[in-house]
Amino acid sequence: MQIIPYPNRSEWPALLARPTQSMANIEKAVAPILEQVQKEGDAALRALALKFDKIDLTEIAMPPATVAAAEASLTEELKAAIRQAYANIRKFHETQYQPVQKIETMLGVTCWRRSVGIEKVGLYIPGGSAPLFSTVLMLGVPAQLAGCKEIVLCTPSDHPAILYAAQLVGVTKIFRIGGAQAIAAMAYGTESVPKVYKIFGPGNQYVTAAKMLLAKEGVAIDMPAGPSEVAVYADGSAVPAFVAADLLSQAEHGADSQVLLVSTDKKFLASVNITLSTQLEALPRKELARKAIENSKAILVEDEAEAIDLLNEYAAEHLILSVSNAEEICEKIINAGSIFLGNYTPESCGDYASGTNHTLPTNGHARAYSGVSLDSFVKKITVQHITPEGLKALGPTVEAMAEAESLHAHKRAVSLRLSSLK
Ligand SMILES: NC(=O)c1ccc[n+]([C@@H]2O[C@H](COP(=O)([O-])OP(=O)(O)OC[C@H]3O[C@@H](n4cnc5c(N)ncnc54)[C@H](O)[C@@H]3O)[C@@H](O)[C@H]2O)c1
Ligand SMILES: N[C@H](CO)Cc1c[nH]c[nH+]1
Ligand SMILES: [Zn+2]
Repeated sequence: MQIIPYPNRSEWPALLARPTQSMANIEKAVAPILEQVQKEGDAALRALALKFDKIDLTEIAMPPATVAAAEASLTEELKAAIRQAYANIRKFHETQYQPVQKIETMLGVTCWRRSVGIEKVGLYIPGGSAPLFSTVLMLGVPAQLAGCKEIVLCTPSDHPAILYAAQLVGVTKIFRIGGAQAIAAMAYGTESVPKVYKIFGPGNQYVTAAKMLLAKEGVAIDMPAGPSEVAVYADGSAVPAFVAADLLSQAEHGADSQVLLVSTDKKFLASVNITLSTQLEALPRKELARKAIENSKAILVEDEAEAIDLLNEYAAEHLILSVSNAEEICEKIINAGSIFLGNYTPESCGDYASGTNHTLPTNGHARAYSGVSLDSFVKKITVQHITPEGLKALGPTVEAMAEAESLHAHKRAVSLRLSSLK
């Protein structure tokens, strides 16, 4: 990994830019795919599956026999791991339920909010470079807890663990389609794929661009969750081999991933680089990780304050704080998707099974977006009830405001009722 010693702050934006292809180029490739699916429906899905995934789709829906056979083809060890992850993710997301809080803003005027699960949701499960069955749990558990009635899942993979996890979380329909075309199918609907009200899930740049383009058309999406990334801030108390392993864990997601190492300790950066090369060579799928590491940087900073500023500017999807005062630094981080504290909290645990959600904003979007949570799957409907006494107290305020806005029918809706109470 290239070591950048003490860059000036003016160099940070270029240094911290992600190695993504220009959005304009990706959008140019994705826009015709969206149009084709909207116009030709299932026929487009078949043609695009053949073109991009080399799959000859006779059935767009996953055959029920394939789904039913999934459980039997997995080892007991893997099924137990998936069930443990499911339980932990469920436990963490259950804490996100918010009790209804009724508040009397004035005597006789009561307001509250109801949380209602979004009726029809679409989950995208990546399957290009790896079958991410863990993502089924990350999206399916909060959808299940929210009470979503129709849970549609699209993936280019027919890996049995995806199908097993889908059954655990109560997915209602599974389709063997991937990429931008899967996102378009869930947004517009086709003969086979139902149109949903909100689309969730991570994916490569084509998937993310499709979600972003459709969001401009008014389709609800969770967030831009593109190529994975991790930033590690480490001091002399960190273990170089652990840090190198964490960096490689996100680099192996794809050539367009990026990892970042930040430290005030020059010797530490050099030690990480040595063990990183050895660990990289030992990886079975080293080519993707090697490309990502080529796009990555180890940055030497002056002091802790500069490290914190740089990390906040980068707004990493994942941030590992391998420093002796990790909790103290954590409080100073204002931009990150998910934070991992200390030497024994590998980011992989959050990817799979600790309980937090791994669907997180990438490419700097952590400045404004949160990761997926129970909230992402519910709408909040406000409710109010006003008693006659409440209307007597509140009515004059509303009448005065409506009059000043020249909205006389608004005023009359109050005045008529007030007169009836005299
Ligand atoms: N941010 C997050 O929360 C998060 C979580 C998990 C995974 N990820 C990321 O998800 C991504 C998964 O990517 P993936 O590629 O393995 O799987 P994917 O399922 O996202 O994409 C595969 C699809 O891309 C389409 N495609 C491939 N080449 C294309 C081309 N030239 N033009 C148009 N479409 C094309 C194909 O239809 C294929 O089905 C990785 O980058 C990973 O880092 C992110
Ligand atoms: N690191 C990914 C999120 O960026 C999630 C994942 C799934 N499987 C392994 N990792
Ligand atoms: Zn990962």
